[in-house]
Amino acid sequence: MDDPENYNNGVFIDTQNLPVMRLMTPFEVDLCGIYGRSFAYFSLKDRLPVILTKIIDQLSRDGDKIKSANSASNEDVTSFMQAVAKLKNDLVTNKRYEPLTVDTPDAKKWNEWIANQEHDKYFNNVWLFSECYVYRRLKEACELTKGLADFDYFEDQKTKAFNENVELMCIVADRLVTMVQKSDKEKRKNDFITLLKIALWANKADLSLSLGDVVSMATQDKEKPRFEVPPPAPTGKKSKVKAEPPPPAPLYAYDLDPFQMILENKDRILVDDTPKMVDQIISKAEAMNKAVDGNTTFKYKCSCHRLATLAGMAICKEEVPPPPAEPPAEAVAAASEAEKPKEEGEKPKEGEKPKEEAPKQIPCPAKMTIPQAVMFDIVCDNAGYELFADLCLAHFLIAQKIVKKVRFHVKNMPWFVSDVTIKDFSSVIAACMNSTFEKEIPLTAAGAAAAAASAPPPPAGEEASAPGPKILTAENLRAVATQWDQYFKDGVFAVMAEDYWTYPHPFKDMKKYDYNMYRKLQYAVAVLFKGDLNYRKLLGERNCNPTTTFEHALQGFTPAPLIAVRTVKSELICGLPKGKWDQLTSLDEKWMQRGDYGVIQYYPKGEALKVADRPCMDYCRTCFGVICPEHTDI
Ligand SMILES: O=P(O)(O)OC[C@@]1(O)O[C@H](CO)[C@@H](O)[C@@H]1O
Repeated sequence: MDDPENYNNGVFIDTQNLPVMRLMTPFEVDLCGIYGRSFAYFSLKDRLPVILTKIIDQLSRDGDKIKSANSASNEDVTSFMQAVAKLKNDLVTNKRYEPLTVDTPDAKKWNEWIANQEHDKYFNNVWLFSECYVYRRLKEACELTKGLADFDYFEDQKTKAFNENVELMCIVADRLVTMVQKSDKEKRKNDFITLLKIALWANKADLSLSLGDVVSMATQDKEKPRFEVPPPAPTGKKSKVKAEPPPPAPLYAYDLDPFQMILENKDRILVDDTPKMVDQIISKAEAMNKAVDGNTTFKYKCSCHRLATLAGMAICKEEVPPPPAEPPAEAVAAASEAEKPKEEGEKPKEGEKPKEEAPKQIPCPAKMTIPQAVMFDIVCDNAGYELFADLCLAHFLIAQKIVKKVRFHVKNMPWFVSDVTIKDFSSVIAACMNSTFEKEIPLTAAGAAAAAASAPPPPAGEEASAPGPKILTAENLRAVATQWDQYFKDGVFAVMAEDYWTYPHPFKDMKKYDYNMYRKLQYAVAVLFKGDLNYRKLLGERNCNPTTTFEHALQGFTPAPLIAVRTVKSELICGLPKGKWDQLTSLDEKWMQRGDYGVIQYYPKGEALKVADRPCMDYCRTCFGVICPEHTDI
């Protein structure tokens, strides 16, 4: 009989052909495939190969459909399939990384990074690098064909997953319409927290974890016990705090009610910073709003040439239009006067021509220390129901006038199966706008009892009629999505697909690899990082001691106040009370792999935005060091 020590998650720990040890990841080391009892090993050995096999299966099954949808040839499909099969073989046999051969700016960077890795094999290197490399190679396999360059090999799975979760979206949309109306401080705070928790549990719907199988949050919930171990009792001596009563029974028999889920999973949020965080963000946003309104300094003359000289960079030699004359001081004062909102009823005097609007002055981004508007950033994770939940939160922040703009950061290529791309962003909004979902939802026994108790007595001699079901429709879902579409058109919602999100680097290295990305984040009142992959990057893919503070675990990555909202789907965590990790691990060694627990963590102190010591992000692209281009995304 095989030694059970040789198995992890039912997967054989191959110490013969792979460089692995029969260990869980020790503390204070990077996650890596060499630890045979780790989720990293299991993912590289089993999960990723299955994801790749499913792409090959899809191509052989739906090749004709894919060809006609992409105007691709047989040759394109065959070459893509062969590349995926080779990639899978390279991975499972732990080959050295191969340089990318496609001629794109990011591929050049990748090749430098590959050349600089101390370990250049899949199982030997940091898990994050290897995993991102696999997804980048997948994209390259498409880029190298003529017809499949834009093919999203995960699109079908994302669409199916969206369709599976429409009922949940209708339930949330019905509540959202009440949350976006004028409300008092306390309600606003509670609604903010509720939407953060909806966004947290929506992170359970993740197709890379389910190996691309469609995740219906509801069936996931019904088919297996939601949690394989009961929530642990509080650590330490007997608690003096009285046990709270269980949440009230649901009134309607939804497949799954996301609001009920919040109540039931209360103890599954291992770190919950929401109460202090929400107050701080609201006050910070108010202060920032005042600073933005009071900012009448327009330093529009670009200083990029000067900063490039200081940073030892080449001066941009593009042919450029002559610089505009420096405006006289009075003109600047007049322009700032013109920017001030007119008092109600203030009209041009009779006979006076309406003043022409002063030309919009765009501050040089390298000089800006105050953003142009109060913005909240969401670094998105999965499409489908999770993106829907993020949009609900964004809608609330705008409607409650907490911020003026929300920037969504998404991936620029198909990533980790279900991650949001720009195309997914539009299709999720469109699908919500066009949903015709309708379903009769019966009352539960508790609901029937409550309805009967509150019903007026029947007229004398008549019997009380049985309380009825309700019809859940997509009416409010369509309405909120129509508003999102408008926000998007008006620039209130902005979608950005920066390269950094598909780099293999942890966030602590963002300043080094992409200074301008870091700077862009600095304009936000807070940046919300969604999901497990972003969490791994926040913690530098390092298995820190679980009691390490969030601040310490961030290793200096503090562009703005940061929020991490993540269900636990990989073996690293910080900010836990002493003893909690041991307690959970002793009950179930794999508690960190299923997304059954979550954290909402907050770090309040962003690095102050100073005048940059190097040119703006568009230097040599649209900015030639003379006048500033229009920056719509900052
Ligand atoms: O980022 P997400 O969608 O929350 O989770 C991504 C994930 O499923 O994929 C990674 C392994 O492939 C793990 O970090 C995690 O389990």
